[in-house]
Amino acid sequence: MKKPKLTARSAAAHLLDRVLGEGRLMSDLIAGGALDPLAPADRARAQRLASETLRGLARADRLLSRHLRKGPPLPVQNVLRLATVELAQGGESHGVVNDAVDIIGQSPRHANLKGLVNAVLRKVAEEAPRSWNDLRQPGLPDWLRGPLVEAWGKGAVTAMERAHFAGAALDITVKSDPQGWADRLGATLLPTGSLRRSDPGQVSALPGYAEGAWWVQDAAAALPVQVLAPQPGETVLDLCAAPGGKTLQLAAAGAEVTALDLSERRMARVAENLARTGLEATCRVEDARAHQGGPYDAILLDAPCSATGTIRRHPDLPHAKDGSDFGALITLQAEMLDHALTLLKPGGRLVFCTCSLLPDEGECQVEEALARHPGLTVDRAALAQPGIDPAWITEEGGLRLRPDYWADLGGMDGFYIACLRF
Ligand SMILES: C[S@@+](CC[C@H](N)C(=O)[O-])C[C@H]1O[C@@H](n2cnc3c(N)ncnc32)[C@H](O)[C@@H]1O
Repeated sequence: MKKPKLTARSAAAHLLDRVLGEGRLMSDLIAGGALDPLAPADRARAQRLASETLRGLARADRLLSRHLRKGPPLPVQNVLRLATVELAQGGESHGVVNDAVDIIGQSPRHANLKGLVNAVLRKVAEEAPRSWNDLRQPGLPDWLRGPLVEAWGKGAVTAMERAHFAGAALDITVKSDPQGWADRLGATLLPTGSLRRSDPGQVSALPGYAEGAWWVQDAAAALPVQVLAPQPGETVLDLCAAPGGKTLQLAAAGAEVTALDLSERRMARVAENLARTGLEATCRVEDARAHQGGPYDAILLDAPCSATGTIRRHPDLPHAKDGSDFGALITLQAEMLDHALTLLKPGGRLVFCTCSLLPDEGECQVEEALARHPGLTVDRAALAQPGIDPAWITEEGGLRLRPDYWADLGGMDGFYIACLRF
């Protein structure tokens, strides 16, 4: 039998099937080769289509429910959702509807639903563009909304949901000459020194990518290294380094970097990124809790976490996860922090950060570390960096970043950052 043709749209539909059907993360599916048969431009398009559909899922389901008496099987529902979001966003209706019908027609199990898909999408094509913006803003699932409302209040969480729905621009960290690269890339220079380009396009085709003049990194994710302020020649340990955005910043600052990560596959990405940018670091595949090198002048601990601060960029996360693994992550973060503190030179500093919106993975970790380690202090002065709003500084002396901050500039990832010293 002829293999169905993989297109950006059919690949996007498969991604949705696995995120929504199997609870898989899109980044894992892509790293596992899900988009490899596509050309680079189609890979970027498939990922964008799947992400947009996940952001608009609740609205798409609302519109579709008006024309479906009972829910079709998940793969059919996903093709309908994908097409609905494209139509709502001004996609050319003939092409969108025909492609959706073709995808279903190529599925032996669902080809009999071609007529239904065609009929439903013709109605949606008329309705979606005009009613889309009147539909309720999609919200977070209860398992995550509850703890966030408890931490930040209802109004803040609604603002975060607005930021999640709006998605994220392409943020870039440059090795040098930020204003020059902003001009060349048609990007804005943000107050903290990152560049922001509203149209992500195909990243690898942008000027400066191949020669390694810059790398993709959310503006919030660039701040932990600014807070650590690595100096030329200092020994710096980057625990949990992969895929390496912060390793590149440390190396670009002239530090002698040891970059470590548990995952061999993810560590290969660090090596690729170092090679592309012509920067240097000693790379190790190791459990952060077992590392015995040093002592180091400075340590960056970008600990594994719920990643709930990155939902603007990873709209699959609330659908693929349910919070059940967060307790184990919180324990792991505390173990890593305790071990990392033993690797510091006297007078050295450690930046602890997580891309999480949950205080248990940020503010509480630091409060508890201070209670466990007599003499440990929080270095508030380290937070005095360009573009950092003093209102973001927390009671215990860390920095709380949220997706609803910088609303007029297009938001930022959620992060928690604190600089600790004995
Ligand atoms: C938040 S990511 C790091 C992002 C990275 N710092 C960057 O800026 O690109 C967390 C990393 O922790 C790694 N990790 C998880 N458990 C680990 C452990 N026990 N020891 C070392 N690394 C671990 C994961 O493989 C993952 O790459």
